[in-house]
Amino acid sequence: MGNLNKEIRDGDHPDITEERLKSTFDTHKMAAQIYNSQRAADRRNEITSAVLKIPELQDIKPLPFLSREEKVEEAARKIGILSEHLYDLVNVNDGAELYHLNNVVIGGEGNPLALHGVMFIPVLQAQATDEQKKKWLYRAMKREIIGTYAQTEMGHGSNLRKLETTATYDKATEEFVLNSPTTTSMKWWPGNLGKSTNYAVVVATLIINEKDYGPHSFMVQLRDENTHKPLPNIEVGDIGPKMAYNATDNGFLKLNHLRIPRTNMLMKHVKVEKDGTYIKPPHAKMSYSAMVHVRAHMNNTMAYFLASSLTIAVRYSSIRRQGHINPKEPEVKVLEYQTQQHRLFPHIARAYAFSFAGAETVRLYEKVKKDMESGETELMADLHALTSGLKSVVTYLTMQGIEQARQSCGGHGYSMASYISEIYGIAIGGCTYEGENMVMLLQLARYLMKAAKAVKEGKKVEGLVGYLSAPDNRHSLIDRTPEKSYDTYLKTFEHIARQQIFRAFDKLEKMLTSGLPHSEAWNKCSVELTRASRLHTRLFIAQAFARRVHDVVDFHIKEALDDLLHLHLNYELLDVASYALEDGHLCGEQMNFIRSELYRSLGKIRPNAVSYVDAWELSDMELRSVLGRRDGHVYENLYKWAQNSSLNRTDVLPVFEKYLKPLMMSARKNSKL
Ligand SMILES: CCCCCCCCCC/C=C\CCCCCC(=O)SCCNC(=O)CCNC(=O)[C@H](O)C(C)(C)COP(=O)(O)OP(=O)(O)OC[C@H]1O[C@@H](n2cnc3c(N)ncnc32)[C@H](O)[C@@H]1OP(=O)(O)O
Ligand SMILES: Cc1cc2nc3c(=O)[nH]c(=O)nc-3n(C[C@H](O)[C@H](O)[C@H](O)COP(=O)(O)OP(=O)(O)OC[C@H]3O[C@@H](n4cnc5c(N)ncnc54)[C@H](O)[C@@H]3O)c2cc1C
Repeated sequence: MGNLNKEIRDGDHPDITEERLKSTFDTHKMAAQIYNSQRAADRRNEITSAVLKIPELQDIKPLPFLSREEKVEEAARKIGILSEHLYDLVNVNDGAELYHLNNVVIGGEGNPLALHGVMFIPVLQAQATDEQKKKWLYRAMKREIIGTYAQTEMGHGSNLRKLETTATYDKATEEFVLNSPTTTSMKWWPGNLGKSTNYAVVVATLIINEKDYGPHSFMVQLRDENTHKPLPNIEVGDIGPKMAYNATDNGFLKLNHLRIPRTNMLMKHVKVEKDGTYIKPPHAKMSYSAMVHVRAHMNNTMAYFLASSLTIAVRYSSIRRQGHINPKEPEVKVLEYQTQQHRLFPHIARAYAFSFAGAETVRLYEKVKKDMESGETELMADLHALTSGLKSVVTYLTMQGIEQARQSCGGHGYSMASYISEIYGIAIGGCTYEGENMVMLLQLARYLMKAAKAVKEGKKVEGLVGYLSAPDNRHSLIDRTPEKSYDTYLKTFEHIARQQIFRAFDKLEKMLTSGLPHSEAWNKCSVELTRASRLHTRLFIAQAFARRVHDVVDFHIKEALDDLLHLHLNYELLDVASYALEDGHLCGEQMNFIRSELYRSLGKIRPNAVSYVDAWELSDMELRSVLGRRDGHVYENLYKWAQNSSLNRTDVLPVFEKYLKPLMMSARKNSKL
């Protein structure tokens, strides 16, 4: 039998090989769990190997040494070369293969086609009529045109009903007049809007006969297809550097009474007829489909960002030696410290959990998307509730995990050589885009409050909120039953979420009966409401993890996932235990049990730590991290990496003659006086 950890190679750092030899499971079989099939895991590696054989697709130098202009150019250069090889490298109809190709070749900092693939094409697929698809979608898929999704404005992002860009129907000419009447009405933020795209789906407030019909989607050509010059009545540009994600030209757009044909409104579900008659869609929020598309996929992208940072941190922690546990023995790998394990391992478990919850979410999304094709909208509310909660909780916990990974690398974590700070900057954008986290938690809370009301009225609720009408134990059975079952943990999570949902509900009801208007009462309860949403979502994540472990057949993989799940349940429960202590559902003795199970779990995970992160099969090319190198040879490569610094081109910088020398000379002169 070969090595179970598939990353072992001759010449690797002995400390990292030692870790890999301890693996109790086949890392490539584990990759099949993470990427949802063995075939998908194989394809990732095949794509990476093929890319490595194409010299023009390699980074010209480490990305942190590029200026913003060079980053934009480098991403565009690679997109050009990728287009030539695309059909040889991937199945272009497979989103996961395309996403992987992007991560390996270009990375997370963006590229000119980022929003084209993530939102422009999906919005046309979901909202364009067949005729419109012929006109734009097929051209977009062949990349004859490049588009984006332009919704957010300088003054409004969260509250779509107050978008100031107007699309006023002119019956006489059968046109819409698109206008940005104020500075704050300018579109501001859309990815690739600034310089790359020549088309955009613009979301504007529809006005017919002076009546406001709310946000609707319109196809707008922004630039000449040959010269790329902005068309008349259009002002467009880049919004400037951001915290990260700087290979992407997030942009602004000002429309000055721009006229577009009536047929440029995306009309698959909603219509404006020639005479201005408005025909409602089957569901009022069908036009929000592009946002739901991204939200549904964000769990997996966040899991990927988190796993990338942890791969870097755990590999580095296995070659970094500092200090002693036993003073008579050599310095230990920092991974031996319990604090280091506690800092990293629970986040490894979360990365797996997000990936499993993500797979379930994408399945539901695909079903709803198919239903919507035929006008069936029953599950839209469930999907909106689920994706709103998950996008908020998963992005927030990912942020925490990446920052812990950075700190766990000590000083070198702060260097861009770790690349963790870039991953952090890219990932935390997710807390804001596709709906600011608080706003989306409050969307889920609306759904939860409706369910709570139904239960209070004696109705049975099912599905994602079914546990609200299920029987509850007054006291948790954790450590109270002979058999060790995850059910006792999941029931405790259910209890906590249920209690908080009803606490928020009762508070809201009390305020409403005291006569407070609904929106004011809602605002006064909103912290409690967001707590309810978080607890409900964390329950879902834990359940999704347990469902996956339950379904795994391979004994060694099941055992390894079982260890991670055990860690996850104990760690997460400790994190929210105050809710269960408050009403005596858990007692001090049970808390001690949970804590000792957590510490035991850390020890159990330790031998497999490197293998759990290796199983994500993230190549050096896609990690772009000196600390996270597969071979563990960090130090000599840190030194090589620093040679790229433009400050090292000469021994003496011009600033010496200009500023430092006069400063020192004058100081010396003064001290002689
Ligand atoms: C393999 C594929 C790869 C995919 C990869 C993904 C990669 C991700 C990484 C990419 C990296 C970078 C890309 C970055 C992209 C970022 C793009 C953007 O940010 S686009 C802009 C996003 N903007 C927002 O998200 C705005 C947030 N605001 C809203 O969504 C809405 O304003 C609101 C939902 C908060 C409120 O809407 P409003 O119309 O005002 O709602 P009402 O109050 O009238 O009604 C509430 C009512 O409607 C229901 N609702 C709302 N939305 C939906 C929905 N989508 N589906 C179903 N139902 C919905 C809601 O539940 C309420 O129902 P009630 O019954 O009344 O409670
Ligand atoms: C990297 C990145 C990429 C983006 N890409 C795109 C894109 O391609 N296309 C596009 O159209 N947009 C894009 N956006 C914009 C993004 O979708 C919005 O910034 C986001 O939806 C948040 O809206 P906002 O900026 O209006 O925040 P605001 O709503 O102004 O948020 C400010 C604060 O107000 C709070 N708040 C607002 N409303 C409420 C409420 N009702 N209840 C309680 N609290 C509230 C928020 O919680 C937050 O704390 C992008 C943004 C980023 C950062």
